[in-house]
Amino acid sequence: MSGGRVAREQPDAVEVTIDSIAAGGDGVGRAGGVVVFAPRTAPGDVVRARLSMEGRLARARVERIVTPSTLRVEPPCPHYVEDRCGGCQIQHLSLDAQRGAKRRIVDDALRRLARRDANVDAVQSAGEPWRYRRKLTLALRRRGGRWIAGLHAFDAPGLVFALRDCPITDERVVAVWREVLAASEHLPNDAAELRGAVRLLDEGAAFALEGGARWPGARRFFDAVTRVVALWWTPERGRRLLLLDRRADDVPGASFVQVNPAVSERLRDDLVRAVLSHGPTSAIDGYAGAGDTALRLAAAGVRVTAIEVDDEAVRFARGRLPDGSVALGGTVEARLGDALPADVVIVNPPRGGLHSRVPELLEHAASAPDGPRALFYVSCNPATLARDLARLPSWSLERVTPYDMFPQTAHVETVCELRPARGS
Ligand SMILES: C[S@@+](CC[C@H](N)C(=O)[O-])C[C@H]1O[C@@H](n2cnc3c(N)ncnc32)[C@H](O)[C@@H]1O
Repeated sequence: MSGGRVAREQPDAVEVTIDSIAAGGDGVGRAGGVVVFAPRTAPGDVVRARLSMEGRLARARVERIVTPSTLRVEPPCPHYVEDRCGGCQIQHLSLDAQRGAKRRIVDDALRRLARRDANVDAVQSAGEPWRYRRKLTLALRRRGGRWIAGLHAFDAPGLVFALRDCPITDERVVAVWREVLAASEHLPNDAAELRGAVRLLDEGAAFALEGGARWPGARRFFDAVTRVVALWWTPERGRRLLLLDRRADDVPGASFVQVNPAVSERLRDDLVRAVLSHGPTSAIDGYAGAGDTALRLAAAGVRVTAIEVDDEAVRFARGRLPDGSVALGGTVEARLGDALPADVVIVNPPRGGLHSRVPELLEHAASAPDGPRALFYVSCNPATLARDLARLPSWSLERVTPYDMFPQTAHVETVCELRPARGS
């Protein structure tokens, strides 16, 4: 449930039984006919809570757990409990319960928003549910003459606490953050707030800083953070710049690192296998990133047209794709029409989902004589996935497979396989 309007808390606490987990991770129950969203609760909990009405819904501040759910576990991260860290939402649920909740989130979105009656697979996973993150973005705040780096409290988003460790993040990323803080005297000194992201690369790490108008100490900072091999900076009101770089290869490092490589690889393996099961000679990889999926399909003999808006990624994909396959720079909404026809289309948009022009083109393609045999939609946001599927009535939903890309958080990645409804 999103924040928005400030609502007044009701004077008397009420008892709420939690039934399920909503997208975003809050527990959901009912009290006197009102749907209640209660953060950090579990299905089966009975809680006493104070409600704040937001329209016809209520947000709960839990005062006491009257009866704890059997799905609860002790959250291992001290920040989750002591600092009410907003980075994870469902660390207090067992892993099985987390995956059950994610499956239901996807199922609910498809039924309620897309009006699709889908048989959602069990949530797939790979690797470890801890120390999996290869990228960690933190808020930097100047406090008492020095910088702290941390995350926001879930119930006080303005508040940033100093992070000592993040047990869902790879220890090498945490070590780079410690180096960054040790060198923080060299950060821009004309800002009170900055944001930084550490990403692990094959060799060393990338650090991307946002904020500050001038950065005279950038060179001294880079010399001090020896694990950082590439330094990006997005100044206030400016574009992202690659400031300093000691990498041997031209690998895009600013934004194209898989956050959870084990699950990403598993998802890509499954996706490539499913695409190839249609025996395509041509395919479109829309929102292709650095072209990892396109490359795998091209290696299997498919002629691939990759479409991607980021110049750096397009350049990298072009350098890797074999003859016969191409990487088009630009938006999918602008380039998909030229790239069609193809035997299979993949779309993997960011959280906002597809531009409305994309489902329009895919609807038209579904009934074309040389139209695609299959459409694969890879989504990191069940709500926009469902909205887009509602715009694709000429495609029948054959398979829905969620992946647990971010254990301990409420995020879920979903792969949908669709076929033209004609003849089905
Ligand atoms: C979720 S990532 C997918 C990356 C890639 N498919 C992969 O498996 O690694 C979304 C990608 O879409 C790109 N993108 C965002 N909006 C776009 C648009 N309108 N048209 C084309 N690409 C877009 C982003 O730059 C990013 O690389």
